[in-house]
Amino acid sequence: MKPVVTAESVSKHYGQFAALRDLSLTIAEGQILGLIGPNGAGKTTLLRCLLGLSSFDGSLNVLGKNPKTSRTTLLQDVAYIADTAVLPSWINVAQLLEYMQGTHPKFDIAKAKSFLADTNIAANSRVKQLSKGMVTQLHLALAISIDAKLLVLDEPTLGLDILYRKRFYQQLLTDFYDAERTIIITTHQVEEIEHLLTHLIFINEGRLCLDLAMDQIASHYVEVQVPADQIEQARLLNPLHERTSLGGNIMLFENPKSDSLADYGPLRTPSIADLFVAKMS
Ligand SMILES: Nc1ncnc2c1ncn2[C@@H]1O[C@H](COP(=O)(O)OP(=O)(O)OP(=O)(O)O)[C@@H](O)[C@H]1O
Repeated sequence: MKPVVTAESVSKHYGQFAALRDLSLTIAEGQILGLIGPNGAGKTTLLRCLLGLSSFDGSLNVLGKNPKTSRTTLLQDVAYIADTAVLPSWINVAQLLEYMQGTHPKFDIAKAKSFLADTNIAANSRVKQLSKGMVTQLHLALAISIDAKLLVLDEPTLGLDILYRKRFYQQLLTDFYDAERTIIITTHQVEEIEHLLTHLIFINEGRLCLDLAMDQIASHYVEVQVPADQIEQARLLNPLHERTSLGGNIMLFENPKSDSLADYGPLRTPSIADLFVAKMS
């Protein structure tokens, strides 16, 4: 496992407020990591620290570099889509592609043009004439056309309709991802990325609260629908979370110790969305 990101006791304060608290994690080459957390959890703050765009306490190594001291060289190997539009409104698409070609040594203009050819974004359109979704597509075209080792996507599909969202993730896998690249994605629409993730991290109030490979979820968490007349009995097994549904409550267990859970009904692996709700509750 080749580490791409190593964070040790990373903290970030805005005045007295701690946006990140003592966060330690490792992200390896080839991972597609979902960084999930509620509003204000610290996701964007963490991404900004990784990219050298924000100061922090503790130690961070990204692609073998310290983002505090090697930001410029680090950013040559990283592509970033921020959650706020950062493209200048006056520029047109063709100028933007030429600008990228002139300034980024790893930008492939032919790839960007071929991606844009499949959209209705015209080369002579100015950024200010594009819809929110089109700006996001343009941003994606730029990001996946950089031969980056690490791609960081902060709420990349915000403002895109469902067809484009699905296409966005499809293109990410087919046009960008390979085992030597690493992708970090934050989104609130977790069900849309569940199928493509290899790893999952939850953060809340600046703290890490889950860090697992997707294929480990099944061995750590289990869900069972408990018939109404057995709910009190099942509660004795300390479910992490419980939600009502037709035909009995669905209980989610962390590291279940009892084999008797299967007596209540068929066991299943929770979705990321249900696991998230359980861990945040
Ligand atoms: N420049 C800043 N000055 C002061 N506080 C800030 C600043 N940037 C972020 N914060 C605070 O830090 C916390 C984490 O913010 P951050 O943007 O990292 O959250 P997030 O997890 O990305 O949230 P969201 O899902 O809403 O985008 C929030 O409470 C936010 O108000």
